This record gives sequence, C-alpha cells and structure tokens, in this order.
Amino acid sequence: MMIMGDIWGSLGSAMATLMFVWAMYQNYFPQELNGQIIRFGQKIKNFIYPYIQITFSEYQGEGFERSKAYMAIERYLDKNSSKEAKRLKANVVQDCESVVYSMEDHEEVTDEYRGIKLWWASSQHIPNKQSISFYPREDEKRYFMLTFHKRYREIVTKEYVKHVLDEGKDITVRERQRKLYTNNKSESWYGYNRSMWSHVVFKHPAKFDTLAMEPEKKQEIIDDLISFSNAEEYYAKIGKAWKRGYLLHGPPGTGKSTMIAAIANLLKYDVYDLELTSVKDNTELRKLLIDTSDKSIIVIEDIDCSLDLTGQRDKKKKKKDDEKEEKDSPEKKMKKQMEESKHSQVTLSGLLNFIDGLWSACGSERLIIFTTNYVEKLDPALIRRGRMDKHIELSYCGFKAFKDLAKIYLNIESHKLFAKVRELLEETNMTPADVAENLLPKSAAEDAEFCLERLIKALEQAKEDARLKAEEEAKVKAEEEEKLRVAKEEKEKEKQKQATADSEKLKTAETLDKEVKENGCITSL
Ligand SMILES: Nc1ncnc2c1ncn2[C@@H]1O[C@H](COP(=O)(O)OP(=O)(O)OP(=O)(O)O)[C@@H](O)[C@H]1O
Ligand SMILES: [Mg+2]
Repeated sequence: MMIMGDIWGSLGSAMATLMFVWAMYQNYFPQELNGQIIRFGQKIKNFIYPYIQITFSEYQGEGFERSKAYMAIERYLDKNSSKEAKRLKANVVQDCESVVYSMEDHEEVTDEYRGIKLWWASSQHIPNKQSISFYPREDEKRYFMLTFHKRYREIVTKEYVKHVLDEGKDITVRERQRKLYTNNKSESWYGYNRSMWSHVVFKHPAKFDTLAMEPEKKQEIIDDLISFSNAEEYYAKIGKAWKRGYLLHGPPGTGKSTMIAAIANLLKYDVYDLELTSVKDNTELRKLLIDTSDKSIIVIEDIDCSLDLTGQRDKKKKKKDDEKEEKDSPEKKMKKQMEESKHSQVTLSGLLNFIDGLWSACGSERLIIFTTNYVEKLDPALIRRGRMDKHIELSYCGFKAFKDLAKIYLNIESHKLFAKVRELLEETNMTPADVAENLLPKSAAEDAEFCLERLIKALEQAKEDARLKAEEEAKVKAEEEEKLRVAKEEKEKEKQKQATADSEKLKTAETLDKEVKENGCITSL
C-alpha cells in the first residue's frame, strides 16, 4: 500500500512542480498566478494521495541519546504488530537473559485503533558519503514512518500517538531490567564518564509473599502501594506531586530493607539508595534528585545516623565551634575549614526541601522511603504526614509472622511444637531475622522438628537472657536508688548541722547584743 502511495504522492508532486516551472517560463502568465498554480498542484496531489505521513527519528536534535519517543514506538510495535513482520532483528538483553525482537529496516506492519487502520514502516536514511563517525546518529539515521488517512488526522495526532507512546513506555518499564543506584561523590560528576549515580542490575529476590508479618498489615501496605501506582489522575486532580513518603521503623533485623526490596519488586521500580553522608550540601542533594528517573524508590537508610538532623543540636555545636575558632591560629582555621568541607553539610531544611520542596515535583511516581531504628530520635518536621505519609512499624516476630516463616523455610503450616513457640514468642522478643536463621535447615538431616526445637531452645535462651538482663538492670537501678537515698540523707544531715550552727551563732549574737544594751560593753568575753 505504501509503495503505491509513494508512487501517487510522487506523481502529484511532479505535476505540481511541472505546472510551476511551466508557469514561470510563460511570460503570458502574471506573477500572482504562480502561487495559485502551486496550490492547485497540491490540491491535485491531496486528491490523488489522501494519506498523511509522520516520521519519528531515532536521534533528535543535537543529543546523542536515542529519542524516547522512538524507543517507546519500537517497544509498542514489538509487542503489538511485529508478529506480522517477516524480517526481525534480535536484540539480546544484558547477561543473555532474554531476547527482544523488533522490526528489521524497511519492514511494514499495520495497526488498528478505534477501527482506524494505520501503517508503520521502519526505515533508514542512506548517508550521502562514506564517513567514519564515533556517534551512531551520524550514519544510522533510522526512523519510523506512520501513515494514515487524512480524515483521521485529529484522532491520530491527538490520541493515537499518545496512546502508542504511553503504551510503549509502559512496556519498557514492565520488561526492563531494573536497577539499583547509589550516589557517586561529586568529584566524579564531571568529565567524560560523568555520572551522579552508579548502578547494578537490581536482583533482590524479596517478595511480599516471603515477607513475614501480620497478614492484615501486609495486605494494607500492598493495597496502599497499588493504589498509589494507579493514582496518576487522582494526584493531578488534587494538585499534588505524584509521590509518597514511607517511614519504616523498628529494631535491627525486623525486615525494613527486605520490605524495600519487596516494594521495588511489586511495583517494578528502580531503587536509588541515597548515601547522605557523601552528599556535600543541599545543592548537591537537589542535583541528585533531579537526576533520578520516574517510577523509582529513593531510599535513605538509617536516617537517624546519616546526619545530625536536629536543628537544636546543630546550633549548639556551631556556637561551641565559633567560640573555639576565635582561639585558633589562621593556618589551623584553614585546615579545619578544608576538613569540614569534606563532610556533609546537608541540613534538615535541605532534606525537607528534597522531600517536598518545589524540586521534588520534577519527576513522577516516586516513593521516598526512610528507615530508622529509633523513630523517636527524628525531628518531627521530617516525619510529619505529608512528608512521610505512611509510618510502618516493623517489630519483633509475632506468632502470625512465625507461621509465615515456617511456611517459607520448612513448608509446614502446623506442627505440635507450634503451641510452645507461640507461648515463648508471647513472652520474649525475637526479630524475624533470628527466627528465620533458626528455622533455616543447614543440612538435609535437619528436618522441620529439628529446626523448631532449635528455635524453641533459642527462644528459651532469649527469655533467660532477658530475665538476667532485667534482673541486672533492676539491681543497677536499686543500687542507684540506694546511692541517691544515702546522698539525700547526707544532705539532710548537713542541712541540720548547718541549721544548728546558724541558730548557735544567732543566740551568741543576741547575748552579746543584750550585754551591750545592759552594761554598755561586752562583759562575757
Ligand atoms: N519480616 C521478615 N520476613 C522475612 N524475612 C525477614 C524478615 N525480617 C527480616 N528477615 C530476614 O532477616 C534478614 C535481615 O533483615 P533486614 O536486613 O531486612 O532487616 P532490617 O530491619 O533492615 O535491619 P537493619 O535495621 O539492621 O538494617 C534478611 O536477610 C531477611 O531475610
Ligand atoms: Mg536494613
């Protein structure tokens, strides 16, 4: 169809050109008529060839990056239309894990949208001369050409193209290899290999299915995440950036990092693990934020240890430093400043801006997750709702979480030893990490009963340790109280002694005063 279309198109153009040339050379025709003749030729062309063509080039403008639209169309066509194509290109995805097929050059496929038929062709500009180039765009000018009837111009340009790009992007996200990023020190942000983030392929196996926790709580989190990922329109309607903050808190080994991996796997997001201590200042923090992609999780682990984020403490420290600085010699001061500049100067307000300032809205569909072992240490401004929308406490292992772990590690749902485990779990604290470690069979000889008994022993040991610790603490407390009591008694005695001495002094003064009044002088001395 396209070949025919091309012939008709070329014929129309040729006729218009011929008529124009003819008119130019005919002095009988006044100049004003030339434009009309061209328009007339175009009309004939449009009449003979009623199709519109749009091209999407692989490289656009001056950039050396492939155009996002081209890539989205490529993925869309791979999925929707490439079954028709007879010649395909095989692209092997990293690590030879999978092969993606796409249309070979000069192939043509059809598509249908709301009953409209459309034609897609992939093609390549042939370079005029042989040249050697470092950049693929110099000699490989590939493009997709979309052809459709002019009567569908509105629908195609306003709806269909958007539909293709959106779907193509979705397919890319669904099928891409997800990445785990970490921020580089700013020294490596410039130069040929500049990059703010380094990455590896994200391959964490954690899933919500294998995360042990109360089933209702788990379901609530999953529902929250799914509704967030589907809420583009909702966020647009309420006028908020499409992002959500999660605060995961709890003792070490309760599954905070594991949950982040499970979230990334559930939503198919990239993970940006932000190491705050290697960010120099707030400006760098903002640049890092801008350089993250959509559909991603920005993680700051152990936020309480990352920085001194209590404004109060900052001020105190600064005052002390200022006082000290006055005494330092100029060389010492300079050395100190250089030393300081090596450390992070990210402030609480910088971090707050990072989470919900104007710049935080420059991407979309992003989760910001903080983890901490000590939620009470954090500044309330940092974790208030709106910044950290959802607070999730991951705690010691309860019986329901234990049952999950027994299913995962031993593939059992009940056992006679479960009752004992339940009783012990109610009496003592053990993290899911420790429970999992005890349940994990270390050899083929270790069956479910063996592992459960090991867990029971560990729980009894933990209970005994907790009892001894509590006893020790009670002893220390009693000793401290006794010390306080003795000190208080001593103080009381001291006070009494002082009061007696004072009253003695007063009495003597009164006697002397009386003697002076009666005899005119002190007689008792
Ligand atoms: N709820 C859980 N379900 C399944 N496995 C768990 C759970 N919690 C912890 N684990 C296991 O324990 C190990 C440690 O967990 P994780 O690193 O997620 O703890 P964390 O809360 O991030 O600890 P930290 O505060 O020290 O960073 C993991 O290997 C994980 O397999
Ligand atoms: Mg962790």
